[in-house]
Amino acid sequence: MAPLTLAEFEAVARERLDPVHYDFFAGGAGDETTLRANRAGFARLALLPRVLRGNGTRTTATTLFGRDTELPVVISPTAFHRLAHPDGELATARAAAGAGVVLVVSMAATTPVEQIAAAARAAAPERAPTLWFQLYVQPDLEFTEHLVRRAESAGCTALVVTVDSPVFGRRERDHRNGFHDLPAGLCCENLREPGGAVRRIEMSAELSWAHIDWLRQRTALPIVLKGVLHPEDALLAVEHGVDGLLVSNHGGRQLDTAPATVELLPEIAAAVAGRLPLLVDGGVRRGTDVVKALALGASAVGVGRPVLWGLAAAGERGVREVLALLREEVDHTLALCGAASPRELGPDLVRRQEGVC
Ligand SMILES: Cc1cc2nc3c(=O)[nH]c(=O)nc-3n(C[C@H](O)[C@H](O)[C@H](O)COP(=O)(O)O)c2cc1C
Ligand SMILES: CC(C)CC(=O)C(=O)O
Repeated sequence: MAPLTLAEFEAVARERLDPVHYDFFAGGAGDETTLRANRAGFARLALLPRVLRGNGTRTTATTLFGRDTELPVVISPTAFHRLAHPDGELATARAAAGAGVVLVVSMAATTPVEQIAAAARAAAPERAPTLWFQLYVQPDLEFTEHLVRRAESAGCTALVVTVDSPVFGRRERDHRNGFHDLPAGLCCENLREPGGAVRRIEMSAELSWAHIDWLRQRTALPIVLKGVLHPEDALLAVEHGVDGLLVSNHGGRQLDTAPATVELLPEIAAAVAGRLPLLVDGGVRRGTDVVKALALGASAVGVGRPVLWGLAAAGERGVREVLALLREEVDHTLALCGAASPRELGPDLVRRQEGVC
């Protein structure tokens, strides 16, 4: 039977994947405390529904940076889709475009951004699919600028700059499994030099707000900072002229014991006070999770692993089904909460329940 939930997609994917690759996708840093906390954070929140709201006509659609999207869900950037399925990022892009959902292309994609964009356009020519590009600012700024130009030329409409990785997280499953490199034939195609050589992604603890200022001066695209967790950093982001925040702990893969993202959302929303749109990712597995995050101030949520599970289970069709399930669940939850659209959700619909997880 077809998987009925995102959790069931994970079970199917797990059966299909090489266990080493499953561990790379599923795993987190250290004791995986943050990985678990992301789910527990959502479980601790209850939804308090309104009744008799006449919300028979509903929409899950919204706008992000001036562009329409069918769902307040974006596909968070994840590396190495061709480890999950031979069609890799092309399959993900087609499914996202068909569903009218934003795909954030990882800088560590195993397919060049130009080909991903072409696949998305061909899959949904009528609706100009939305792609954003995720960037790890490289110490070689000339190369970083070259990547930004590639993303712009490919038609990406926002840059998602990941700032939670001054060093690489300690992923102990990968250490145990000896997984340090992509298998022969696969590489990070966006890091290919004009001459053909492929660079390695460099994490740099030298990065500072000056790099964000540098980037701000070099692109007109909206800049979304991914991995901001501290409310003071959210305020600095406003000062430095970024356009949005993706509140993220990298799916528990960077600093272990960082808090669950959904728990931080109210504090960050209070700090930015509507000056920037907020997105949040980490542990979103149900339509109810999406609705909780929106109620607490997010404009949209990101999903990482569930898309990889759909891709591993059944390629493009699997990703389509994962997105369709989320859409159905979001609509169903809106119906039961008495809301006609994501815009009608507010913090009054959420209660924190101590001791539940
Ligand atoms: C296998 C894997 C690869 C990832 N690769 C990237 C990446 O290349 N760039 C990035 O900014 N975040 C990356 N992330 C983090 C995701 O963008 C996202 O923050 C996280 O997966 C959200 O949590 P979730 O998987 O529980 O939905 C990766 C996550 C996973 C699981
Ligand atoms: C290859 C890595 C840079 C991708 C990543 O961010 C991750 O695995 O979490």
